[in-house]
Amino acid sequence: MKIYSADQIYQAINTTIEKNKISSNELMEFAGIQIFNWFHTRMQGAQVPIHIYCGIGNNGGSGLVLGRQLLQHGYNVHTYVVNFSDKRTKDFLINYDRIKEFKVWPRLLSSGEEFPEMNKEDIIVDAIFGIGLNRETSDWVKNLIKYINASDAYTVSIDVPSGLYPNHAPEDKEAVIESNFTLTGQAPKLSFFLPETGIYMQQWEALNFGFDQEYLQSIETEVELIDKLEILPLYVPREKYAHKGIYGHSLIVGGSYGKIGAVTLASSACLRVGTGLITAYIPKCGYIILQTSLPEAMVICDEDEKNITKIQYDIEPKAIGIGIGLGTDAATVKALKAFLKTNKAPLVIDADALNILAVNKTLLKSVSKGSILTPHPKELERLIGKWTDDFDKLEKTKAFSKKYNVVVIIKGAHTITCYADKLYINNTGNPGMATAGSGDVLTGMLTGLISQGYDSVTAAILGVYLHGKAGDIALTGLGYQALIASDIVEHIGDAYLDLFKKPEEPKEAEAPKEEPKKRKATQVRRKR
Ligand SMILES: NC(=O)C1=CN([C@@H]2O[C@H](COP(=O)(O)OP(=O)(O)OC[C@H]3O[C@@H](n4cnc5c(N)ncnc54)[C@H](OP(=O)(O)O)[C@@H]3O)[C@@H](O)[C@H]2O)[C@H](O)CC1
Ligand SMILES: [K+]
Repeated sequence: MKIYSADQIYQAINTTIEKNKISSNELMEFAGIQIFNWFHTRMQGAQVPIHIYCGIGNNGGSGLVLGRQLLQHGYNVHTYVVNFSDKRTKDFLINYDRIKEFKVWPRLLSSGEEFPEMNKEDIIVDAIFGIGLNRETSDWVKNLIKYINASDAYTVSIDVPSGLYPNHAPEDKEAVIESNFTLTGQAPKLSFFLPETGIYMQQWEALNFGFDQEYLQSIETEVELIDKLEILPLYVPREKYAHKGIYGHSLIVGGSYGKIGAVTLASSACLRVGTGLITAYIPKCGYIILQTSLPEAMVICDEDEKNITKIQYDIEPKAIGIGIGLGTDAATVKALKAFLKTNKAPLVIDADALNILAVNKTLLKSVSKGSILTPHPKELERLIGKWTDDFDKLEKTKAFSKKYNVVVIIKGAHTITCYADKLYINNTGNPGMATAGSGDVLTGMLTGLISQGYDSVTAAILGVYLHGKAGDIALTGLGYQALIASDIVEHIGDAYLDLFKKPEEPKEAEAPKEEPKKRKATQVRRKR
């Protein structure tokens, strides 16, 4: 799914208006009706008080359309205009006049006003700011946002939780609406998936706001949300007359005394993801362990008992996973330096190999073409330096990826694969996977996918997806706390099989039973 920038959304709105010869208010009406339908399907006439907070722009305008539709269908609606600026957009004004036909005028809230009474059982609609927020809000608006959050009432945000910027983190972390459900226009926004901004929302759903589909499909977006639909075209099925040679020989280089398990996890994950052959390059102390725990893996040992001191082998690996459990012993650093100077095979560089690169940045130039780096945020900071916020982190990572021509996988709740100017946001995985060895498993899977012939960007997107999906399937019957890295390995096969499961038919929302009588404007009385 394409994730559009604010400018692209505005462009889509203008294109839709020009191309379909409609007014922006007709577009806003259409969007407002989609939002109304979402409520109506779920509320079916329930008289729960609904408090709609409308900004003075088009986010607010959409809120007023919703308010009028709800009033028309007999809902218990209170609308407020959050008067944070004396400007008014044209479409706001049109809908402000139209809702006044109901004699229930929106209450104007300005600084110093008493905030409306609300109960925790009420419903709040946040239509204060959408993607147009472009500067810090004044204190009284911040207080209103904090007041809304403190109400604990179920809060639905239109388009984005108010207080979130499209391209940087909020200055005041308290002054953002905590949204239970965000109804966003056409597609989710980048802020929904970043650690600093995704925390303000629980669920989101993209509604069709009527933007021109042809235009939306035609534009290249920098960011893409990756789910099963995007993965299916990337997966290459196996031919019938296959033999292990065509699925490549993977090499996993890592381990040190007491950390051999990392290599076992990576090697088994590499096999499970489908590599043809696998060799583990480890210090001598791991020989018996590996040969016993993973008979499918071949082993080459370093001459040293406890650490990797010289990386030398007589095989031709198609891909090499390096760094897991490696340690940063001086001899290991020396070995990695020498290895990088001569190696040509694509690498998956993880854990201590990343930390060694971070301390010896000149080595980055010798990283082979088509390599993937898999830092968690701390390791990333050692590589690219400090960032001001998650958006800046992505800018710096893109620059790093371009400078060294490497794929960078930023691990996190929504793992992001970055290559040059493209960002692929993963949508599988769960908090149970923040467990020892989960990264080792991913390294093994990425290595095994490159060995099978996937290019490094595809291997990264597919590997991250399968890793998360395996973790999601493993979760059933385990729960977050009990999930361990080996469970992820065991469910890699299920993640592949899940690719071909028919997605459950989305439950058709039942049409509301009795259509509450449409009341004429004059019938709705202003609440005493
Ligand atoms: N037909 C359509 O246009 C549709 C629009 N949709 C919804 O519209 C919003 C985007 O609307 P927009 O009016 O561009 O912006 P917002 O409503 O998000 O913000 C209101 C304006 O407020 C000003 N602003 C921004 N930050 C502040 C601040 N901190 N303090 C005061 N004022 C602020 C800014 O205008 P300026 O000229 O003052 O800069 C904003 O424009 C979108 O999110 C959708 O919800 C629908 O998609 C339907 C179709
Ligand atoms: K909003």
